[in-house]
Amino acid sequence: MATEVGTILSDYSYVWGRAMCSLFETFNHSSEGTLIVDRQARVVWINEKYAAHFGFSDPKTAIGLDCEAVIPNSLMREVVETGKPILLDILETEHEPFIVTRLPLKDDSGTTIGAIGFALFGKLKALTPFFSQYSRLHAELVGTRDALTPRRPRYGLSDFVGTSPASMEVKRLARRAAQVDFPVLLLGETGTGKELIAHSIHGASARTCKPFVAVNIAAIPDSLLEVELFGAAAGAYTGADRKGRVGKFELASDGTLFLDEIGDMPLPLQSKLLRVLQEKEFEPLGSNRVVASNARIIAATSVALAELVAAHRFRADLYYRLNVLTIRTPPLRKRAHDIAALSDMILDELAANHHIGRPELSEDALQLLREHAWPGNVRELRNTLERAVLFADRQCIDANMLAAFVNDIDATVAEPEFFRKQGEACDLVINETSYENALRMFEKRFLSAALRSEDGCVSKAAARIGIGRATFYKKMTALGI
Ligand SMILES: Nc1ncnc2c1ncn2[C@@H]1O[C@H](COP(=O)(O)OP(=O)(O)OP(=O)(O)O)[C@@H](O)[C@H]1O
Repeated sequence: MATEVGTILSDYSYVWGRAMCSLFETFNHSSEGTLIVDRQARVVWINEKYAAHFGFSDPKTAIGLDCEAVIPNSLMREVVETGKPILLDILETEHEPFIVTRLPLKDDSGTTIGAIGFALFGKLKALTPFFSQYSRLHAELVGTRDALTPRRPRYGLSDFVGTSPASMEVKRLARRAAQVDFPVLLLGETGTGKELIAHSIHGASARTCKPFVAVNIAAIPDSLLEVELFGAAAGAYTGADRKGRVGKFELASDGTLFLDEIGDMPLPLQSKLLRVLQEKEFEPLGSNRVVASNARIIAATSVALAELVAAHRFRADLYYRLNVLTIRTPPLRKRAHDIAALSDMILDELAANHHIGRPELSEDALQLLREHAWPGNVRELRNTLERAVLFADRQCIDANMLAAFVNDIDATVAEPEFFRKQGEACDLVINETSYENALRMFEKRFLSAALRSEDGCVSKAAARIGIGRATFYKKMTALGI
């Protein structure tokens, strides 16, 4: 029997003929319909099922008619005229759409003598799970690509402006940190460039082509932090996203994870972080899956971590693990020498971003900037210059013009003094600004003063005035502190 089949299948033209027949029989039998047209696109053959679908109870009554008279929207004429197949298409019909394929019919010399069409599939709804699965996977792919795109480092070391000895030391240590693969601890007040340095270290390191992922721990409520960092299995928590979530540790794998305001990390999570640093793996919330993470940690804080350790609010073993390579970003008031270069850089950027002529600062304006305390450091300097540039209608900004923008943050927290100090300025505010602006100004002064009173430490400043640190951060961003 096997030899018989083998003999038959060795006959080349027989096999070809059989294949053609089987192909036609299978399509004709299993599909929703078959149609054959001649060189003029007139129907020469149609099966019963397909004819019935278009209202011809007897298929013979459709023979000889133009294909479009039988099947509105038919493209069989195009196939006959071009001799080219339309392998996959959707044919809209009065009842339901069909997935169709249309092939030219050729004679032995290769001349197109007609066309044959099959309606392969009619129940498009049955394909919905397939399409939604495809769409979901596609959306996930796009989302992941988007999520990874901005994770490239935004800054390089040359973006860290400053030639004061303190700034040069920061750059030297950052270069050193880029050459090794240990954790880095960045210490410094808010706005002193810790994130900029973290980006630069990553950008100059061997991990530069891998993701850079930043998390501001102080800005995320404690209850969401574990999921944010370590991810969660589907249905593991009752948040809006029940589908499960990939955590930042996994996203940063092989790259760099920048943990800003590490001092705000709750103690239970500190243990989990320590374990990742030691064992290079972790379990997402509610999952038995062990995820490997080789992310390099760069942590930053504006609080004195050693004090938190002494107060048992930060694990000593984690502190020692993180404190391998420490870089201190100095406050702006301690490197007044850098203010001219920083202001130059900021004014260049402002001119380019706002499409205005490059503003200049007079010498007395620069002196004013050098004498200011800058509780919000470089971020605050940028914001002050931006407002001065946008409000001043002259190319050269002098100390007089600048004073209005610098002074409005020159307040202390002591209440009676605050009001007494503002006594003369009050009229000025009422004359020149709206109620809303005045409130903003007050809020900005108040938060800046709180920050300054706590040496630029956001957590302490927030605690001192009785608001959450996440709220404090939001307000800082909104008010440009
Ligand atoms: N030395 C510097 N040269 C140029 N730009 C700087 C410098 N230091 C800070 N900046 C700029 O100041 C702004 C704040 O810097 P960055 O976010 O890095 O500070 P940070 O210390 O991480 O602040 P926070 O603790 O509030 O997160 C950014 O726009 C940054 O580019």
